[in-house]
Amino acid sequence: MMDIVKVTNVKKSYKKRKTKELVQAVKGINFTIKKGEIVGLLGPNGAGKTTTIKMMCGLLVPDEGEIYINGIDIQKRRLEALRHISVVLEGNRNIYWRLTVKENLEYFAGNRGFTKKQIQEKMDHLLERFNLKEKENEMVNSLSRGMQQKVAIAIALLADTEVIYLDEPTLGLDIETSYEIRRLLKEIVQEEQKTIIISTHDMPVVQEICERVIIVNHGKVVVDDRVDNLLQLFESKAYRFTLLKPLSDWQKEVLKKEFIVTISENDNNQTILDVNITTSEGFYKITEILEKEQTPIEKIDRSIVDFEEVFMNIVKGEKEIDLAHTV
Ligand SMILES: Nc1ncnc2c1ncn2[C@@H]1O[C@H](COP(=O)(O)OP(=O)(O)OP(=O)(O)O)[C@@H](O)[C@H]1O
Repeated sequence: MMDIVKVTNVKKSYKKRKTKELVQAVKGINFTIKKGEIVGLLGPNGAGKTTTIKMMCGLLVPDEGEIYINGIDIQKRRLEALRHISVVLEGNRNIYWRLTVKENLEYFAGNRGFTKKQIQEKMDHLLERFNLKEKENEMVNSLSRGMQQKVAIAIALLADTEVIYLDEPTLGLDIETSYEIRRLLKEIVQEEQKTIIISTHDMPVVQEICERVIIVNHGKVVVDDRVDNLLQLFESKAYRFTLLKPLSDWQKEVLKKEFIVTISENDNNQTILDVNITTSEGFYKITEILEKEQTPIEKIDRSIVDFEEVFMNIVKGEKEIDLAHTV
């Protein structure tokens, strides 16, 4: 299948206003996205995601490297390339607050050159599907954040671009609305051949929706792999220690410093230590910490991991993990 997005050796530095010092935000990023894929672009704060996305949307010019959307060089043929991508920004900054839901949809679809009849048909369908029919004549600024988010996504769908970029689509939403957005996104991916790129810190969304993740840290891609592969890889490294004595404060402190751990208690008053061990030395280190205070180990099992833990481990222990097969 064709690469609908291609980012090649892209670099970008900012000049600090006061000191004029150069900050290298993106240090040579490479990835490709195929048509119809749903990809998470993730990374801790300051990793370089926003800078990358801004370059993909033509809002910033890279210092080096190339970006192609649907085979079109975004720097050479900017407007043509941008016709293939819709952007749903966090906080719904790209919808008009003083227009009604319907007016917003009509305005943006009109911008794309659709006829009135085409717009009407698609709009009715989308309003129905997004449960927004009753709100069609309400001003966007009177709607809840979740509804505004739905309007923004509906606009992107109405524009009918091949690529849709969603920035933090579930940020600040209650559980129910967040669930509804997730369901809608899943439906869209299944029913329409859209390519969706999501940047988010909401890891359950990633686990549920994304097929693949590109994780950026310190301005570089550190992982580019399928979500199920990563879960499997980390599952083979996740251990559950059942202990017959509570951990001391010292043990807790050292464990938390060196590993990503969860400490809990089971029904038999035993201490449960869930830990991700990514190197063989890690295993010895844990047993050493337990032995130092004579903490008896009842048993050691494998435990189930979720994507949140996978992400934390990658970002925290980037250098320790054997990423040979991922990047
Ligand atoms: N306009 C700017 N001027 C100077 N430095 C900037 C500017 N924008 C971003 N940076 C710096 O570039 C680096 C990458 O920032 P970027 O916003 O791309 O990260 P991010 O991964 O999107 O983070 P977040 O998840 O917090 O949005 C950071 O060190 C940031 O401080």
